[in-house]
Amino acid sequence: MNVDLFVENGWILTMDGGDRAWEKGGMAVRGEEIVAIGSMESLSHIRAEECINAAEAIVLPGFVNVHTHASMTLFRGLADDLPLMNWLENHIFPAEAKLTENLVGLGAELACLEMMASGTTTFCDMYLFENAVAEAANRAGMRAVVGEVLYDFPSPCYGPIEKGFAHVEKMIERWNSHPRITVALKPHSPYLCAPDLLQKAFQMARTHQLPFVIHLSETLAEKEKILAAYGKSPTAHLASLGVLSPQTLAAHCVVMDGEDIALLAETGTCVAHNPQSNMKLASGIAPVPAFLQAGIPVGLGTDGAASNNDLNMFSEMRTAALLHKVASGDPTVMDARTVLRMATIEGARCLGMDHKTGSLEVGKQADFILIRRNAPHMTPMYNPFSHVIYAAGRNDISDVFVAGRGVYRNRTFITLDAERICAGVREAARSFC
Ligand SMILES: CSC[C@H]1O[C@@H](n2cnc3c(O)ncnc32)[C@H](O)[C@@H]1O
Ligand SMILES: [Zn+2]
Repeated sequence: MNVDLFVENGWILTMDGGDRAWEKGGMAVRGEEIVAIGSMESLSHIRAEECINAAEAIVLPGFVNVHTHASMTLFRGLADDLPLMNWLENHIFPAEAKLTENLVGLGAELACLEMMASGTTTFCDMYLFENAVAEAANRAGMRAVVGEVLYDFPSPCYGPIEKGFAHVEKMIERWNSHPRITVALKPHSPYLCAPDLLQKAFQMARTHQLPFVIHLSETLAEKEKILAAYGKSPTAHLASLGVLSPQTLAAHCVVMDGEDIALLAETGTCVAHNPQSNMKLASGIAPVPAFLQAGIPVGLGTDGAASNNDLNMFSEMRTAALLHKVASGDPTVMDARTVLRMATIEGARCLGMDHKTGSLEVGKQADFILIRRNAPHMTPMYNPFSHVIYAAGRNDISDVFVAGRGVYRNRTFITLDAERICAGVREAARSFC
């Protein structure tokens, strides 16, 4: 069998339904797709243009970051140690008033550099001037689900909300047939979006079969606001509007009671868990073990770099694993395998992309990463799941492939000019302080 690329002798964790893994495994790629995977003995018939020696590496599907505001890398460290509303209203919104499409594109390029170098191959993003984010992701060679944020006040991008829907329609037309960029409908939250905006956005998502992504129940202040306005919890409010569904991805879901959890489960709604952002803004702890028990699909997200302050899925995974242990007093919750599934295949499921990415299987896109395992902090290795969650870090990533193309090889960026981008952001940052 002739192929373009053969990854040989790696410790392969497929993250597929059967959790198949090989200590000495191989994976063959032709074009964008995985065409064979298994033990090295089973792949002796493979003849490849290029071989990658993965003898000292763990081979994994690329991480799926299900909730980002990529261009907020521009505001990394601008305002720390504040609660959500104070942080947003007094620091972030004034800085965002100075944004242009070019600046959003630059911030997104910086985010792509950081995400690629830490093993993320797919991200789901909500922001202003989101076409610029889509273009940055495309230049980087990454996979992205992009969405212009919709809310009930004028946007610097499209103006009044009526124009927002026309803008999103144009985005859908523009990116519709792109192999790696998908558009989604992204109303900000129940507190910044009136019921008719939410229903119209959901209808559009339904018509085009696209994800519907929204911030939900992030803080107690949000819950009180929605209770006062509609007499329901934020989750019950969305349920009554008919916008909870398997297409719906709700970010945060921190302040949730048993009824809210039952509503998410009954409607098939997915959750984006952002533990570091929730901890930094002191929003609280999302009841993720209860979500999993109820059968709710949960993916992992970093949120923006202004509330985290990085886009590093390794630290997000380790935080998720540790936080829920200490919160529940039960060290068996959120074991390493469960957390790694959230960062890969479950994240892909939340984006409706599990037929394409999130696991290493024949017929899926070749979105994969190599984690080197020869450093002292990775030695010895009894269990690769344990090492990925509790020992490894982003500096252990050596190679990242998206759709069969190396976007980061031997710790070097292939698709973007890191020096130019970092210099551009340093210069741009002068106008925000
Ligand atoms: C999400 S893009 C639109 C808008 O949302 C702001 N934002 C960033 N992080 C959060 C968060 O955790 N909750 C709510 N809103 C957030 C962002 O700064 C943009 O203005
Ligand atoms: Zn967010």
